Amino acid sequence: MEERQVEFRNVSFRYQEDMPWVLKNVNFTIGPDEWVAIIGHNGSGKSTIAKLMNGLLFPQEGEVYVGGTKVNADTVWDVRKQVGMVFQNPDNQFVGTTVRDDVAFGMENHGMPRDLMVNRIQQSLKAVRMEEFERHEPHRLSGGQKQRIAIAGVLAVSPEFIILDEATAMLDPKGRKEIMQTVSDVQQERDLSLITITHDLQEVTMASRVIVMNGGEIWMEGSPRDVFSKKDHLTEIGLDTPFVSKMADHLKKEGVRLSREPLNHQELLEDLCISRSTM
Ligand SMILES: Nc1ncnc2c1ncn2[C@@H]1O[C@H](COP(=O)(O)OP(=O)(O)OP(=O)(O)O)[C@@H](O)[C@H]1O
Repeated sequence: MEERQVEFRNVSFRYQEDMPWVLKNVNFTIGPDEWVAIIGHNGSGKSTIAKLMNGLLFPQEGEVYVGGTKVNADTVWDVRKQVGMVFQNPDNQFVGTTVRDDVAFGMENHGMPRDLMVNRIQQSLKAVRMEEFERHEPHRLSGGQKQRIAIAGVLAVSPEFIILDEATAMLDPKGRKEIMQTVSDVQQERDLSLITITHDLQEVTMASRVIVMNGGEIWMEGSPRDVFSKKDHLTEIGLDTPFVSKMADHLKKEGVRLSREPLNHQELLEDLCISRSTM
């Protein structure tokens, strides 16, 4: 098995024996350097997948492997070193009185030596462009800055996989954009695999692959372009498509020829220019 991957093998999960299954026979693999977005309606099982990935939960059926190691009670601490998680509400993720303490918290939990920690704190804060905030009090920061600190704390442990579970949901559009740009830069610089759980369709277009969940099962899977071009399949389960994708549909109905499913305004504009120049 590939060392640097997360694999779900026939995974089924329910929170209690007398409750319905929340995940049903889920299979997927996330490889090195991939950016996978998991989307789906409320309650479709996305956060449960995230929690199974870093051993906050264990499956009743099937297996979860992280970096070739089966996730169970014996391996969970090792697994958590490899899989960092950032949640929706940054305020719930702060424990220290300074930014520095917060970034150090995960490393302390994993028993890292102190001299290594000092370096890592600085490197991680630099990666999220917050180095000048090291001595600040976390509760005085903006929502976007707090999320960056949470990401720095995860980076400091040097994971191979980072899961962002609706990590931008509480931010304004500018804050979202900044966080996603930071995450995208960090992913490329550090060769990480990224898993983003989101309802933000613009965020989804940044991923290399999308997994669509429906009722605890994988409904469809593919590149953002593939997934968003199958609009009927998405609307069947009540999911929306990005604005630019809808716009493209209207234009096609008006007879405008487009060469591909556009993922952003730039791509749509390029196609429109080509189509105009060939008229
Ligand atoms: N701790 C829990 N105990 C019992 N049931 C739970 C628990 N957490 C989640 N569930 C149930 O499991 C199902 C899947 O929840 P999950 O949080 O994985 O969905 P989600 O796709 O992340 O939803 P959302 O988009 O609303 O965050 C839901 O029906 C939810 O009610």
